[in-house]
Amino acid sequence: MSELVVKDLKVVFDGFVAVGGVDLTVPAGDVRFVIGPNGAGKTTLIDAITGLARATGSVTFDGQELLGRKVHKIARLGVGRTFQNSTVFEELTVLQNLDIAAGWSRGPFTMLRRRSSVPPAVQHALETIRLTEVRDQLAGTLPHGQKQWLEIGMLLVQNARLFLLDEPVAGMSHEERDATGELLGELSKNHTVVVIEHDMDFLRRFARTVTVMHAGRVLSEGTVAEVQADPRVQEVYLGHSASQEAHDASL
Ligand SMILES: Nc1ncnc2c1ncn2[C@@H]1O[C@H](COP(=O)(O)OP(=O)(O)OP(=O)(O)O)[C@@H](O)[C@H]1O
Repeated sequence: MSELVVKDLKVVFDGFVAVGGVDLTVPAGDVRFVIGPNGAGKTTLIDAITGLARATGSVTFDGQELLGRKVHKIARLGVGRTFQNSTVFEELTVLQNLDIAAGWSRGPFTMLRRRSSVPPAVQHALETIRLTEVRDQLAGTLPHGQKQWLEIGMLLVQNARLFLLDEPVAGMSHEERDATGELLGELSKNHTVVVIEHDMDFLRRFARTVTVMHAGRVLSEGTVAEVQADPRVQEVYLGHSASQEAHDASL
């Protein structure tokens, strides 16, 4: 398990400062929620960590500098992310999606054949993401929640050690949210987990620590109780009282 350390991270788009000097340390095994009003810079922060947005400053994971490396190199260093929209291959089964993610090159015929034996790493991922029963189902037919879990499973078989999850429970049912929260807890036993989320009820139940971003900067950080009690956080959310997130937050 490894630590994520972000120092003085800046991302500027055509003169607009989306992330303006963020310092952030997420210890190994943490379940860190990153919250903040729309446009606070949360997704851009993850884009910078994963190499999708050009940034200055420093981002280290497990002691290795990530800034300046290409996206696939960062992924190989154990940094995995999910997007708000699912990126699974809908026309392939759950198992085939995991196989591809694991980099199995068995050729098209073996890949598409139903198999009786499943590699241990893939089996472990299937169990962790609770999709063993539907492993031969086409991914496109899965409910939204299960597609998100499949994405997490794909990161597991790629040996990701840092999980950066962008609004994983958006659009999920209550049951799916609960199961996802439990999954985050399980993941954190062996991985470091960062979750961008707007769902404050989900945060209260499953966050271990919270970072609040506002206007490209870290506004507050601590346990759920600590950030809830922070007057600066209350001000930012009350300042956006028209939005659903502020209503949900009641911070
Ligand atoms: N490629 C880009 N070019 C220009 N501006 C961008 C780009 N990507 C993001 N931004 C701007 O940077 C700011 C931060 O966006 P970002 O998506 O990181 O916010 P966020 O906190 O994730 O918001 P949300 O909760 O709405 O997803 C926003 O004002 C956004 O319009």
